[in-house]
This record gives sequence, structure tokens and C-alpha cells, in this order.
Amino acid sequence: MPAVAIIYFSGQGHTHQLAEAVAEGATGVAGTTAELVRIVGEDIVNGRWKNADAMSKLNAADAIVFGTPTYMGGYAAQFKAFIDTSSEVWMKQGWKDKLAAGFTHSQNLSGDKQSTLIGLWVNAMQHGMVWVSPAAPVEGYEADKVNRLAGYAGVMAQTPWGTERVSDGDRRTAALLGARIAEAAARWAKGT
Ligand SMILES: Cc1cc2nc3c(=O)[nH]c(=O)nc-3n(C[C@H](O)[C@H](O)[C@H](O)COP(=O)(O)O)c2cc1C
Repeated sequence: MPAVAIIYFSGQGHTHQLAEAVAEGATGVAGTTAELVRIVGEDIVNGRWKNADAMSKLNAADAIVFGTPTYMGGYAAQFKAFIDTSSEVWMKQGWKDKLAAGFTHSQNLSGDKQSTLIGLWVNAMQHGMVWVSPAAPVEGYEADKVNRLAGYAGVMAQTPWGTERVSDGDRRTAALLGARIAEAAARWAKGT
């Protein structure tokens, strides 16, 4: 039974909506469980994130999906604090061979989201993980279309300033990533 963990930071809730959509897509694949693990500022002390319960959920997962808003063209600092803590796992290569994927949200159409996704990928590579792309073809460029921002390394989502709800197209793209990583995790475990 594949277990997918989604670890993310969200300042105002948009990235949280994407995390929920990833979980929905993952649990839509028979037998998959999905766990949302939200990074909160209270868990960051002296600049370092610490949450043993959250870390044990990640350690138990077959696949970890990483999500952060794009701040200044990269990770949010809160997410980076978690990444730096993950160096303790890296020393033991504890996430080696787990599957990984990523998503990011920003205010602007570009907003330099690609740079954030590359950062997520590099982190996964440092951990010896296996990166899973969304493989979601662009359906169109309107707000209700899948992969309207043409993110192929990971899910890109965008909501303008002042709008709370993430577009249906971006939610559907995130759900497709969740389904794909769940299916990949089942196949990876089976070895076929
Ligand atoms: C410190 C900071 C830096 C930001 N930098 C960018 C940026 O580089 N590009 C962009 O498009 N939006 C930028 N934004 C807007 C955020 O991406 C947007 O508020 C966020 O994706 C909303 O997601 P959330 O509701 O999960 O926090 C920035 C916001 C903050 C607070």
C-alpha cells in the first residue's frame, strides 16, 4: 500500500490548497494513503525547523512531494529551514530510493517558479531520490485548464494578488501529480 507524504509551507493558504489537491489525486489511486505535513513557523527555532513527528511521517513514506510558495524566485525561508534539517537524513541517505516530486505557487505568471522547482529537484537528488514529473500535457491557457503554465519539472500554480481560491486548472494539475506519484510508487514497490 503506497504511502505518499506531502510536506509544504503555505503563508496564505494557496500552496495548502495545492497540497490538498495532490493528496486527493494520490488517494484516488486504489490503496494509496496520503499524509499532509504542513511546515509552520512555530517549529523553527534559531532558524532551524524541528518536528520529530513530521519527520517520522516522511521517513515512513514511499514518496515525498515537496511544496513551497515562490518567494524572491526560490523557496520560502520556512521551507528552506526544513530542507536544512533534512541534512540529518541526508547524512544517512535515509530517503534514498524514495520517489519525489514538487509543486510551487506564486503571484505572478512566471514569478521565477522554475527556479524554485529546480531547487526542489536538486534537494531530491542530494537525497538520492527518484524524481517524478507531472507528465501533464498543456490542455490550454485558461484558468480551468490543466498545466496552463506549462510546468514539466513540477507543478506550477499562480493566483493573482487578492484572490483566495486557486484555479481549477492548477488544482487539477496538482491532483494529476498526486495520482502519478501514487501510481509510480505502486510500480516502484512491485519492481516492474
Ligand atoms: C517574501 C515574498 C516574496 C515573494 N516573491 C515572489 C516572487 O519572486 N515571484 C512571485 O511571483 N511571487 C512572489 N511572492 C508572492 C507569493 O509567491 C505568493 O504570495 C504565494 O505564492 C502565495 O502562496 P501561499 O498562499 O501558499 O503563501 C512573494 C511573496 C512574499 C511574501
